[in-house]
Amino acid sequence: MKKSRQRNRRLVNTLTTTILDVKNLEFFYGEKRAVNGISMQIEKNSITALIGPSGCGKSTFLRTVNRMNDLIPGARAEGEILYEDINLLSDDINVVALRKEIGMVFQKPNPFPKSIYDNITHALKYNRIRRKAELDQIVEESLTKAALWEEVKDRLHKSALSLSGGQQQRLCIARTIAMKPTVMLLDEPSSALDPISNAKVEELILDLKNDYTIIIVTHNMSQASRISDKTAFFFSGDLIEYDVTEKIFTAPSNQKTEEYISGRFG
Ligand SMILES: Nc1ncnc2c1ncn2[C@@H]1O[C@H](COP(=O)(O)OP(=O)(O)OP(=O)(O)O)[C@@H](O)[C@H]1O
Repeated sequence: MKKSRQRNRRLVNTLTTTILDVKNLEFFYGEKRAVNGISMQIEKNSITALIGPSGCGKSTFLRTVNRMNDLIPGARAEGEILYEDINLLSDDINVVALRKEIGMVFQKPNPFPKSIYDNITHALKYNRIRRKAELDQIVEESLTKAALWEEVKDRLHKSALSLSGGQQQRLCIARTIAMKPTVMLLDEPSSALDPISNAKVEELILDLKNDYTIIIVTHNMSQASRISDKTAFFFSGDLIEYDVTEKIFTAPSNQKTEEYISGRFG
């Protein structure tokens, strides 16, 4: 009896948990439908790569998850994105709270023209965290998790704009981490970086998986295959194939996927 309970516990621990359950998601810019009824489940503490040719709806999908598209006039989403049984597309969602929980990092590093320290603490102060000791601790923790602390600890009050592109992008990741998100949405986070900075950001993303769920849009096939657990191939607003990354890159089920990953279009 005791043994079977132990075995069960081990089984439960190895099973994955869905953190985001996307059901029949459609997204429209006015009359134009950019996402055509996508359903997929995102697993907790995993890295999911979204791949596909330009204009296929990857960024639209990503930005719908934390409602970044809300600001676009005439844009609307249909379907459901369930996060702990709450539909993130509901009208009554507090989008500010949502974006704290589901943070986003963009293609081009976009630090505020402020000090490194202030970049991290800016949003925290809005969230009523004002005690210096607490702010100091969060700054150190976030920069450490973003693998930047050692490089900047002696210049925290210097402008963030004095950092290299790769450092700026890790600062933007640290800024997101400081909000204690559960999910991080990364939209081509290393495509604007030189190869060394790119490698550092990739290494960081792999590390972050222990604490966060990551969804990353990438045009870089080798990056997707190196870092992601699952890969979703989008084409013309459709989700063509979604599977374990190794399967997508070695034995895809769909011919379009095969043609895309082997570079025959896109
Ligand atoms: N603000 C917008 N207004 C109108 N149409 C848009 C807007 N943003 C995107 N689109 C359209 O929606 C479709 C999907 O675009 P999206 O940016 O999601 O594609 P993507 O796969 O991320 O492309 P890329 O890889 O080039 O970034 C495209 O046809 C695009 O032109």
